[in-house]
Amino acid sequence: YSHNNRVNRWNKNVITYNIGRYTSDLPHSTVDSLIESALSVWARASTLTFVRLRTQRADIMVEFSTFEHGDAYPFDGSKGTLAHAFGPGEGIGGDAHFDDDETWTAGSKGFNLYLVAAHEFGHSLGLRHSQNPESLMYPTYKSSRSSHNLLSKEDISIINSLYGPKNSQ
Ligand SMILES: CC(C)C[C@H](CC(=O)NO)C(=O)N[C@H]1Cc2cn(c3ccccc23)CCCCCCNC1=O
Ligand SMILES: [Zn+2]
Ligand SMILES: [Zn+2]
Repeated sequence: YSHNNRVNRWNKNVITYNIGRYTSDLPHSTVDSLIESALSVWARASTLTFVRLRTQRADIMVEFSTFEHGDAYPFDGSKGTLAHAFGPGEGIGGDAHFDDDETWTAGSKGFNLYLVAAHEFGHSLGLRHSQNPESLMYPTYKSSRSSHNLLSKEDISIINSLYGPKNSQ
């Protein structure tokens, strides 16, 4: 669920992210590359670039946590809600939280972190849920999404409406 903010887009094209608490389901290096891949889904379809910070607070703080974790949206244990993210804005704006009571994987068992993160980062950039089951921003997890073209035409038109079409390189 994207907890909406007043602003609906970032007013810059270089967006920073920082991975705080990790899950113990996967090696840190695997989490790092799945998060980077999930962000590059949106980078490829927009004018946005993502820069990883390691020490300072970033626009998008990524963390794994369980139940009550410091915002008004406690997680619910295994299954149920898998993750949530906040729309663009200061502080908690843009942040993406993943329920560590899920089993996070890089493959088809448990819940695929790349697929879920790509959905959450859509919210971090200002997208809301879609009614189209083919869209990445559909509110229910689908393990069958093909990992090489995750975004529907609708997802792409919405990211373009927010940040302008991919500048022709
Ligand atoms: C899109 C996804 C990556 C993020 C969304 C949340 C979201 O929109 N974050 O931005 C999510 O977790 N959706 C639930 C929705 C949901 C499905 N069920 C639920 C049972 C209880 C509570 C929620 C659910 C039925 C049982 C299956 C439970 C496991 C899968 N869960 C889901 O698909
Ligand atoms: Zn969502
Ligand atoms: Zn949270």
